[in-house]
Amino acid sequence: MTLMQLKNVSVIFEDREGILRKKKFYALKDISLNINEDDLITVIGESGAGKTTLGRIIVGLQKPTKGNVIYKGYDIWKEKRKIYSTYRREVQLIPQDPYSTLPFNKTVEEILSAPILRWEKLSKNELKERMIRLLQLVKLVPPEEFLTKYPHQLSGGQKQRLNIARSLAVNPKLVVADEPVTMVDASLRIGILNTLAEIKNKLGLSMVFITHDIPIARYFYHLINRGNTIVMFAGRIVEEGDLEEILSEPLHPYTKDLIKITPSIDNLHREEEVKINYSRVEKGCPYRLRCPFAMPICSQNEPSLEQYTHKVACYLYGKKQ
Ligand SMILES: Nc1ncnc2c1ncn2[C@@H]1O[C@H](COP(=O)(O)OP(=O)(O)OP(=O)(O)O)[C@@H](O)[C@H]1O
Repeated sequence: MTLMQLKNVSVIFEDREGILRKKKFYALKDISLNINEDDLITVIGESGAGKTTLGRIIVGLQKPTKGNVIYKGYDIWKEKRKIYSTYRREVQLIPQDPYSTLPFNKTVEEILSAPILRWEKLSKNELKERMIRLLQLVKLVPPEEFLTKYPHQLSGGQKQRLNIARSLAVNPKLVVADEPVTMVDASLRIGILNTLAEIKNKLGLSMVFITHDIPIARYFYHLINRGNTIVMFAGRIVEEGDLEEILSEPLHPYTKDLIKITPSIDNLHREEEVKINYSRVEKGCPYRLRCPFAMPICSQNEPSLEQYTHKVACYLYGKKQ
C-alpha cells in the first residue's frame, strides 16, 4: 500500500549576491516519488545534490515551493486536520549528526520520554517499559544503565543509537535516515547499519536511506534484500531503479561517473565543484557541463525521467525532443 507520494515537488531557495541582489535556484526540481509500506528507498548523490532537502520534505520540516506531499492520501500542506498530526508522528527523521542533535543537559530517560509523552498518556511503568524496549532495540544494553546517562557519557556510536531510539520512540511508520553513519567512526558503521536493518525488518518500517556512499548503500540494500534507489544530481532525480541493476547497468553518465570513483565519492570533481554549483545552472541539463556525451539538445532543454531498462533522465536514451 502506498504510504506517501511526492508529486512534482520543487524547492526553490535564494542565493544572496551582494547586498540587494538575490538569485533563485532549484534545490529540488520536479521530484515525484512513491513510498510504499515496508519499502526501502535509497537516495544516492554527492554533496549539494538535494538529498537532505528531500529528507526534510518527506518529514515535513520543509514546505515545497511547488508540488504536493501526500501522506495516506492527504495533501499534508493543505490538510490541517487530524491527518497532519498523525503524519508528523508517523514520519520521523534520524539526523546525520549524533553530536549536535542530542540535548547535552538531559538524561537518556528524559530524551526518550519527551517525544513519547507528547503523543501518549502512559503510566510511569508503561513509560519505563517502552524506553527499555527502545534501548534494547538499538542495542544500548543493559538499558537500565543507559537511562541515567547524559549524552556526553556516550560514545559517538552510542549517541547515534540513541538518536535512532528517539526517532522510533513514537512508533513511526516511515523513517528518513539521513547519512546515519557518516559522522560515526568507520569501525562502528557496520554495527549501526546492521541494527538499523534489523529494526526495519522487525517493525516493517518504510525507510528512506540517504547516503553519498555507494558501498554503504549497497551494504544496507543487501541487509534488506530489496529496494528502489534514486540517484540525485543538482536537485533532480537522474536515475531510478533497483540498486543492483543500477550498479551493474548504469545508464546516466553521472551514475557511471559515481560508480567509477567508488569506494568513495567524496573526491568527485572536488576541484571543479569549487567553480561550478550545478543546482544553479539555469537552462538545459545541469550535468552537461561535465558530461563527456553532451549534445546540443542538452544545453537547450532538460530531459525528463523516462523508463528505459530502468528510469533515466538523459537524452542519450529514448526520444530526442
Ligand atoms: N535553507 C537553505 N537556503 C538556501 N540554500 C539552501 C538551503 N538548504 C540547502 N540549500 C542549498 O540547496 C542545495 C541542496 O542542499 P542539500 O543540503 O539538500 O544537499 P545534500 O545533497 O544533502 O548535500 P550535503 O550532503 O552536503 O548536505 C545546496 O546547494 C545547498 O547549498
